[in-house]
This record gives sequence, structure tokens and C-alpha cells, in this order.
Amino acid sequence: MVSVQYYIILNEHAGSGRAGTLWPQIKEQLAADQVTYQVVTSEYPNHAILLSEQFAKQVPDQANQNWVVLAIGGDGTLHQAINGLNQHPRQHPIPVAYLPVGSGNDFARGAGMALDWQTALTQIIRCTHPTTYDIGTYNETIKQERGIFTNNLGIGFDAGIIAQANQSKAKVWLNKHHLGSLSYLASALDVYYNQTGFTLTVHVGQQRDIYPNAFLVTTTNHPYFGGGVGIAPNATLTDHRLHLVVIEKPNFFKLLWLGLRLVFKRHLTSKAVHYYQAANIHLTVPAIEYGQLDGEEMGGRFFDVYIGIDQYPFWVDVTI
Ligand SMILES: Nc1ncnc2c1ncn2[C@@H]1O[C@H](COP(=O)(O)OP(=O)(O)OP(=O)(O)O)[C@@H](O)[C@H]1O
Repeated sequence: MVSVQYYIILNEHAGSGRAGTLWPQIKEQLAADQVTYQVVTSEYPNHAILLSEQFAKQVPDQANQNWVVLAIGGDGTLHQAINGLNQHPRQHPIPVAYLPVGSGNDFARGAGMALDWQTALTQIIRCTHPTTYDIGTYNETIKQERGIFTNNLGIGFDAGIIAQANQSKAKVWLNKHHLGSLSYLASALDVYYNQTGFTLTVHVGQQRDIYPNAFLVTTTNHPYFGGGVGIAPNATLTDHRLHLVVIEKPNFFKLLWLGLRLVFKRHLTSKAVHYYQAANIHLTVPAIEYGQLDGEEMGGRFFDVYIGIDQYPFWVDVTI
């Protein structure tokens, strides 16, 4: 057994508070398995970025260090933890692990991890060596922001839904009653009516395509977004490629039809859907649109974003 120590970043608010409720049981399991760890709690939104960045500064950049940063929460918590680790690139990156106890847990789905926390924890603590998975990188030149994403970078409809759901008063009530997904459905209808099509330019290699009526623009690293929706069914975390799906604004009936095709993974052949696979993608949107990164809000903004692919070590053995 490899002796690994875990630096746990716990987001008790993930999964509408599920992570906090489960933590005593997770702690018991860690003790039963004699796992060595330190734990810190995310005290406010985005705190996990700072926590993992500060932790990484203390760990020597050596091949033989035995720390793993374990994010306990949802995709947002993993996103923040891995971005904190990447603030100062290292020759020997600290492996990251993720216990999926959030709402969507799309990275766990994409990696083929167990979605029940006990099995997922076993896949982490019985792991003996890191697995290298692809991660997306982005460089947005207008606001001069760069970083990474494990799942996807979305502009338009998906990002609008997240922004709307987070602002809605109903979300607080629905989350309290464990009906968080209903708030996303309500927001989806609202955003559909308010979201006009926007102009998008896609540059891939020598190709340049202009869409005057784009509606959903998602660049993904694995199949899933929005809590298990298979937007790019062929994507894998090891294909060293990004998968871009552009959907032009459909009328309401077409939207329902597309939704149905999406459920049966038949949407990519629809006329309103455009699909690219590439290692580098450049997108420009000269209008204020919402953006999302791994389910975290990027805000309303213009976009001139270069998206690429990199690799990072993850501490999980999905064969267990
Ligand atoms: N102490 C805190 N108080 C309020 N929000 C917090 C706190 N700590 C972290 N957060 C925020 O909680 C948000 C949700 O976390 P996360 O995405 O991990 O869970 P989720 O949304 O339930 O899961 P998923 O993204 O998988 O659907 C993140 O945006 C994070 O910044």
C-alpha cells in the first residue's frame, strides 16, 4: 500500500448541503481505513482556490512528495481545487482526487467513477498510482483570464441557466427541500424565452465558421454537462481532444425535439447542431453573453477565448 497523505478541501454546501451532512460518515470511513489527512473547510464561495493554492506553496516541488489534494463536494469544488493547484505550475504536480457528493458530479461520470460516495472513496484510497487525464485550458483575452476546466466551458443557454438558477429566490427554497433540479428546469424555460441568438465565430485550424444565431456553445472534455446530460457522447478524458457543440437557436418545438434527441444521444446529426473535435479552438462572441466553467459562473461578458488541452494527474482507480 502506498503511503499517501490527503489534504482534504471540504465544501459542506455542495449538493445543497449533502456534503456537510455526509462528512461525519466520511470521517468515520477514513478513520476505519487508517487514512492520514488534514482537512480544511471552504468558508465562502471560491475559497477552495485559495486553500489549494496556499497548500501547494508549502509542498516542495519534488517527485517523492506523497500529498494528494482531495476535493469533497461537486464539480465546482474540484474546479476550484485544481485551479488553485495550477496557479503556480510545477515540475511535479500534486495529484488531485475528487469525492463526488455535489449535485451534478459530471467529472465523476466522465471518468467512470462510482457515484455512490462509499465506492468512490474506496476508488481513491485504494489507488496506488495517479492516472493522467485531459483537462481543458482557456485564455480569455478581453478580461485577461486564464485557467483550466475539468468538464466544460459553456457560453449561452447552459451558462444562462446556471446564472439564473443561482439568482433565483426559489432555488433556496427548492434546495432546502432537495428539489434543486426543479430550479434548473424553471430557469431553463425562463432563459429560453429571454436568450436571443448571438453571433459566434469558431476558428479551428484553418477553418473559420460564423454562426449568426448561436444559442448554446459548449466546449467539453468528456461527455457530460448539466448533471449527466451527454452533450458529446464520444468524448473521453484520454483522447487529447476538445469537443465543441454549437446549437443554433431552435423554436420551442424544435427545442423539445432536440431535448428528446439529446436523451437518446441522437442530437449531433440534427441540422441545428454543429460538432467539432480539435486540440485547439478559438471562439469569439462580440455580445454580452453568460459563460460557465464546470458549472461555475463566468458572468455576462464578451468572449475572445483560446481553448486548449493539457494533462493532469488524478488520484483515483476507476477499475476498483
Ligand atoms: N462556505 C460557503 N458558502 C457558500 N457557498 C460556498 C461555500 N464554499 C463553497 N461554496 C460554493 O459552493 C458552490 C457549489 O459547489 P459545488 O459545485 O462543488 O457543488 P454542487 O453545485 O452541488 O455540485 P455540482 O457542481 O457537481 O452540480 C461553489 O460555487 C462554491 O464556490
